[in-house]
Amino acid sequence: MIELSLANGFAVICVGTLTYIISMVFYNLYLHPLSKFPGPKLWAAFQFPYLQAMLAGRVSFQIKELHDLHGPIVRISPNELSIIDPEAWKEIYMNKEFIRPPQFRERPPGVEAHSFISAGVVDHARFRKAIAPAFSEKAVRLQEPIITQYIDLMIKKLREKVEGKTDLVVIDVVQWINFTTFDIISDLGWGESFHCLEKQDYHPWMTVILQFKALLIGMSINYYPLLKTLVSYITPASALAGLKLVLDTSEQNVKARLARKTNRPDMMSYILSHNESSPTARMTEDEMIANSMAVIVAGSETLTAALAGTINALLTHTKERETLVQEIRSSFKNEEDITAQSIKPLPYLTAVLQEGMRLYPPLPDNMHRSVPTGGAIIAGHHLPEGVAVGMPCYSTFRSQTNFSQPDEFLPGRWLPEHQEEFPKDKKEAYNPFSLGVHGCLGQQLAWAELRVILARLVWNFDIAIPEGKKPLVWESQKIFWAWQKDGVDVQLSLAAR
Ligand code: HEM
Repeated sequence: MIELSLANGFAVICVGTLTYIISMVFYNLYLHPLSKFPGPKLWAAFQFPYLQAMLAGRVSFQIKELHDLHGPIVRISPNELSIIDPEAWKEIYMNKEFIRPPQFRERPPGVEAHSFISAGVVDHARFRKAIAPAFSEKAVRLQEPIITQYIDLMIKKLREKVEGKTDLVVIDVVQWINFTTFDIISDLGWGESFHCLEKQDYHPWMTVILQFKALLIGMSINYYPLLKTLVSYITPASALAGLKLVLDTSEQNVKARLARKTNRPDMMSYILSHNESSPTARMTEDEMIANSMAVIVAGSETLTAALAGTINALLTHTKERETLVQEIRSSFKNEEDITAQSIKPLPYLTAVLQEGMRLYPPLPDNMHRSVPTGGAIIAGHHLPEGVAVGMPCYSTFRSQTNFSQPDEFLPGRWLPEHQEEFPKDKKEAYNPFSLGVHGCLGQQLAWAELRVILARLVWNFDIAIPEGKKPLVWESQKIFWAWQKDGVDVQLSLAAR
């Protein structure tokens, strides 16, 4: 009798679940407000194909294939569209009401304070007001001695590796740039660097925080509330040890910096001065910790990807490399003359970096946003509130509809004298820093570092693919929010003058 009712109960659950799944699939495919948009049926019916592609590190590439097949708007999950129409940049990202969908703005377990990533409209605006002055053009000019100190150290250490050596010297440029960008941003953020260049090693904080795949697994689970509850119950404390280290280190660094009474032009000085002048909009200590972590990750990994991707392209593009070398080495008398200001007007250097970030955008994936209350018109379509939209830099910058010869490394496209050779180029499609209220806060700093690091490397060294090694195909690497960066080996020798 009991067995029978258990069996009945099980059957009811199975039938109920099946009915729910069938109705959900039917609704998603035929009744959902996004059902008229093209895309693979499986992706439209279920969330898991998108998440599966994301966790396999291939979602940016798959979405590019979908855009090639279906056009500028593709449905990539039941509730989300991917858009590569340049018009959508302004429509989505210039509207401050478009914030990240809830699944993409979770705080780490145990963190109450919000950061740029997790905040709602009001807190986000307060954070921007407190931190934006720390990365303005004026601030970056004041910060230049701090930045230069680390670039000097990088060059010194690399020269020590090469000078007087008869053997060929090969370095992993990803590592060296990572050491430099992390040292710079940790000093500018916390007033204390990670000392990676001195130790020629990663700081434990970095090794934990760079596990973006783990972050994406956490985000994926957010789509399944039951699973999320279960995971939070069964996750042992030991699994969160890395996260604890990150949070503790961040807290200690913020507290140590606050205890040091100094007016050096780092981020904390600007936040403290904001707190003094706008006490009602002040940033709390916990918010400083959460936001400084976001700034340090955003201000290091992106730069490393942009520079390593560009250098990797230069290794296989001799003509472009030689043009760059010629521009850098003929524009200055001494290395000390290379500064963020003096180097700004060099057109080819900027064009090379722009082209590097077009082919290998540091944030290649869709930048997800929720359509706000009342809905919105995006790329000519009225979309209801609550659906998600996003532009993927990788697909947008590589699309035939937006760029001529989109897969070729051709820095000339960014120079006015070569415009007519690239008739299909829509420069308004290109926003590697995004734009608007959620656009990159560190653009001035980014351009200063990108230009000076690349120029000083080119000034000091000749670079080549190591003998006997095949060049890295950048796109063979996986993407977990950022490029996985397996390493770019470069043969280094002192610049032949
Ligand atoms: C080549 C270098 C860089 C690129 C390509 C880049 C790109 C971007 C992009 C595309 C976004 C928007 C992300 C989104 O909406 O999901 C962003 C946001 C952000 N970036 Fe950058 N970034 C770079 C360097 C930096 C640097 C050096 C800093 C250091 C201050 C920085 C700080 C930030 C912050 C704090 C945000 C969040 C802004 C907000 O949500 O209001 N970035 N960046």
